[in-house]
Parts: sequence; structure tokens; C-alpha cells
Amino acid sequence: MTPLIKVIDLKQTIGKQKVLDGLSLELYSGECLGLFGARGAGKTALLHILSGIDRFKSGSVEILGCDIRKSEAFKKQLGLVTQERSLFRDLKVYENLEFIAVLKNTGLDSIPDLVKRFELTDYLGEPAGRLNAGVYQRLSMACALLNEPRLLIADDLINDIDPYAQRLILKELNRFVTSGGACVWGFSRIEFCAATSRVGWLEKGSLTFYTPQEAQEQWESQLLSIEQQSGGENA
Ligand SMILES: Nc1ncnc2c1ncn2[C@@H]1O[C@H](COP(=O)(O)OP(=O)(O)OP(=O)(O)O)[C@@H](O)[C@H]1O
Repeated sequence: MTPLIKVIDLKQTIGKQKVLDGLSLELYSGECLGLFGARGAGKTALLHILSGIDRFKSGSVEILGCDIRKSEAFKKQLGLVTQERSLFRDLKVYENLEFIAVLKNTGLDSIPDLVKRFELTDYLGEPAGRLNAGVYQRLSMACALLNEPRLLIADDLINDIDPYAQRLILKELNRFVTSGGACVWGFSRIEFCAATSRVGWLEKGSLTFYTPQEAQEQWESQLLSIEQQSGGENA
């Protein structure tokens, strides 16, 4: 099976800081890779490279069979939910869906189904800038899926939103990957690992891969060793 993402020895610097230090990664259809790391670990830097937003220093990145330094064709099959709010705040919910569908050069046919699945019917006339955080993220994810992408890149998808919106988005994420899509989802909350199929732990510019269960255990063992160290220092 050909991977949807194939990254080899990727390096990135921001200013003088080495943010990604030779990491490699493969992602296959049906997978949801949780990109876990502390604040400032470089998750957004990696996700921006995978989405073709930022250039990178060295290494090779193939997305959906395209060398992304040579071709942008992969962007047609990409859905993106950014960390920063990126919808049109003065446009109403329906207008955002319509406008983004036009920008993506896709038809409007998928809008009614997305409105239903993300339970946006009651908000269609509201400007995006006035939505609460949970509904805003539901709309962000609906917009990301407008072009029926094969690959979804999401940064902080369900952070700081209400549990109902979290569940709804995770249900749709699960539907997306089980129907053959693939997702890379960046977050810094360990509990979100349980909603992924594999975890890439980003630390010091490198990725280590774990099952969700192993990531949780690794986290707990790190916490324990910090507690033991501080206990020893205070004794
Ligand atoms: N525009 C910038 N100028 C200077 N440094 C930057 C810039 N953008 C990112 N950095 C630095 O690069 C490193 C990686 O940042 P990045 O945003 O990728 O981390 P992150 O893991 O996504 O963090 P968070 O969980 O807070 O979103 C951090 O040390 C950050 O301070």
C-alpha cells in the first residue's frame, strides 16, 4: 500500500532555532495519527509543512504521491483545520460554506449533508465571528471536508471546546478515517491520544511512535519520575 504521507529526514529551522531535526514519517489510509507534544515542540511547524503552507529546510516530503517541492496538486485532496481561527468572521455560517466551496473549486452539493452531520442548521444565518468556540470548530471541520479530501490536517481540533462539540467532531473524524481517509491531528493534551490510532510524540525535533496506550504509559512514567525527582529534592 502506498503511504498518503511519506516524510524522510525532515529538518526545519525557525530563526536560529532547530525545530524539526531529521524526522521521518509514513501515514496510510485509515489512520489517524495523533501528533502529540508540549507547547512549542514544533507541531504547528510540522503541520504547516505537511499542508504546503511553509517551506522547509531539507529532507523530502511526499503527500498523496506528490513531491510537495515540485507540485501543489495534493492540495486539491487536502482538508485543513488550522490552530488560528481562519474562517471569514463577518460571513454567515452558510456564506462561509458557500464561499470556501467556491475557493476550493468544488460544487455546493456536499453542503446540506455537512450542515446536517455537524448540526449547523440552527446557526446558518449567524456570522462566524459570533459563534461559540464549539460551533465554530464544527463549522471549521465541515469546511475542511467540503472538497471530500483524502487527507485531513488538523491543529488543536477540539481544544477548549464543549464536550458535545468534541464528541460530534470526533465522531465525524472517525467516520472520515474509517471510510478510507487519513488524518494528522496535532495536540498537547495526553487524553486526546485515546481518540487516535497511533501517536507520534514530538520532542526535541524528533518523532517517536507509540500506540495510544503506550503514549499514556510513557506520559505517566515521565510524571512519576518528575514527582520522584522533586520528592528527592524536597527531602
Ligand atoms: N514566527 C515565529 N517566530 C519565532 N519563533 C517561532 C515562530 N513560530 C514558531 N516559533 C517557535 O518555533 C517553535 C515551534 O513552534 P510551534 O508553534 O510549531 O510549536 P507547537 O508544538 O505547535 O506549540 P503549541 O502547542 O503552543 O501550538 C517554538 O519554540 C516557537 O516559539
